[in-house]
Amino acid sequence: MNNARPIRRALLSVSDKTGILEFAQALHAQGVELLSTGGTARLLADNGVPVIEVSDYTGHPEIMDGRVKTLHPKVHGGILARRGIDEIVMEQNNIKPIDLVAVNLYPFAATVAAEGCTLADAIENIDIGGPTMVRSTAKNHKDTTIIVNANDYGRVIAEMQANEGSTTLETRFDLAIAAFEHTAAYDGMIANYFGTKVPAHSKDECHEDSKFPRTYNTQLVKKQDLRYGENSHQTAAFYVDTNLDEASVATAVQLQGKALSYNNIADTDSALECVKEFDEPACVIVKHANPCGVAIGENLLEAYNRAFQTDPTSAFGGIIAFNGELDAATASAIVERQFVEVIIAPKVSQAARDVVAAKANVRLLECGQWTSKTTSLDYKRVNGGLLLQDRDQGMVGIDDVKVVSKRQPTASEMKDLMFCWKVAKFVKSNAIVYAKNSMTIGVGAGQMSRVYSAKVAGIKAADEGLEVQDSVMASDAFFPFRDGIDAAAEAGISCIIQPGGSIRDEEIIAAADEHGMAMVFTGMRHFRH
Ligand SMILES: NC(=O)c1ncn([C@@H]2O[C@H](COP(=O)(O)O)[C@@H](O)[C@H]2O)c1NC=O
Repeated sequence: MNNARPIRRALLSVSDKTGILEFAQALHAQGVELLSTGGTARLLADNGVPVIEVSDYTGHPEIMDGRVKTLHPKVHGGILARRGIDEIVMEQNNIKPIDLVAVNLYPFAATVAAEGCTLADAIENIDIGGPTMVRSTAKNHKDTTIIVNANDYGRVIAEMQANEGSTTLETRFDLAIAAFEHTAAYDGMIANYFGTKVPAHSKDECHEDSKFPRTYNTQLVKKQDLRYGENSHQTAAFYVDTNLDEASVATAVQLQGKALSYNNIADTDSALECVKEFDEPACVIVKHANPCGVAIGENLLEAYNRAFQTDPTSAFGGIIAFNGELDAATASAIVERQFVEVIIAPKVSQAARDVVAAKANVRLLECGQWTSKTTSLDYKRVNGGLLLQDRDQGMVGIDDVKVVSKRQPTASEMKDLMFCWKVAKFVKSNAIVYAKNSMTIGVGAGQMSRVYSAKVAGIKAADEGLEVQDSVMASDAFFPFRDGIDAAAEAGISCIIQPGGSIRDEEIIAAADEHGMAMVFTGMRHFRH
């Protein structure tokens, strides 16, 4: 192995001391000389591991409360020296080669996330010497080994044990990539923090100016390469935010089936986020990012059977999401009845897995139970830019809505209105949804005028033989004209839920009253583009 590099001297300097003692002991057992900064050195020495303090090695004390500890030519020369080229310079400057560096940085993220963090606290938690060593070592990975993650201690020790105390170039290169990713994320966090602030000149503080920083720095990690993008002539990959652990398509585990495609992932996200809105057993079937059938049932099987009934034509090749454990009966109903691309549920029983296994291509995903809603931002790509906004986590409850019509909705109509409203939130604008008995009757999505979305919902219901009479209707935004209300009445709609807020609201309420309809205002719009 001519690319193997023996580890004879290591520098350990870590804020998070998890596993460092065991790592140091293992290095020592392999005859490695250890250098270390104040706190880390103390921990090792207290536990009987021979260690040289960096300040003793450099002949320079740590100064300015640790602001300067390792920023010294004897440290960086020892790391950056090109083996086989810089030996004379090293000798002239009394520099010893440092072959391995293990560093983790001051906890900037945890510091700024803590209640009451001041600008001064944040500044003191910007690590300078650590990232400098990380970058030096990663740059010189041809000869040196960098570790920024305690999970890699064991791997390096194992490799040294197997290779007479050396690491391989493959490992050093891989660790160097991890190191540059780590410093990029760290500096990104710092830039985001400062990029949202303006200084207060009167005191050592600053104020939040905007939650959106001057530059938006984020790190997404590649989860998988995809066979192609939205279309087969586009290449694609799936990147995920590893800081979020909320159950999502990003965290889901694929239990079986063909590899997920770009469109599968996008549609699964739509289906899963929609089904999360419901507390009772629910099923959402999505085609091309729109729900084509949503229903609640006594159990998931009933929910699926009813959701399928909305639009069996569109459900063919759909993506199906559940909000409870997928059982064998529901899984059988799906695979026996229809071609399905993806099934996702928080949990999948073994019996359900066995059922789906008969259809080897079906992608079966388990995402875990969600507890809270994510606070992550929502992105939308445009050519040359990115739109950022808060995720639409708004949802009104029965107590938040206002009945504006003369007629009050009955209790069961109100239940349907709330159900229908939740579905409308996940239908592309202009969104019109018809529903009855907690089941969608017709979905009109993505039309350029609201009245046409209503027409589409009616056509779909008629084509699938569903009775619109006495259904409720949800509209994701207000009605600009009364024609939408008149058309709904004509179709047999008994109640409407919509945000309200049009300059013609009075006219629209009067139209509802004329038709004897109940109308409810939510005061909240749910455009989805
Ligand atoms: N200033 C320096 O020269 C310096 N060198 C290393 N550090 C950091 O000091 C920490 C370890 O300190 P200690 O071993 O004293 O607990 C590590 O997070 C390391 O990244 C430094 N601290 C901050 O920049």
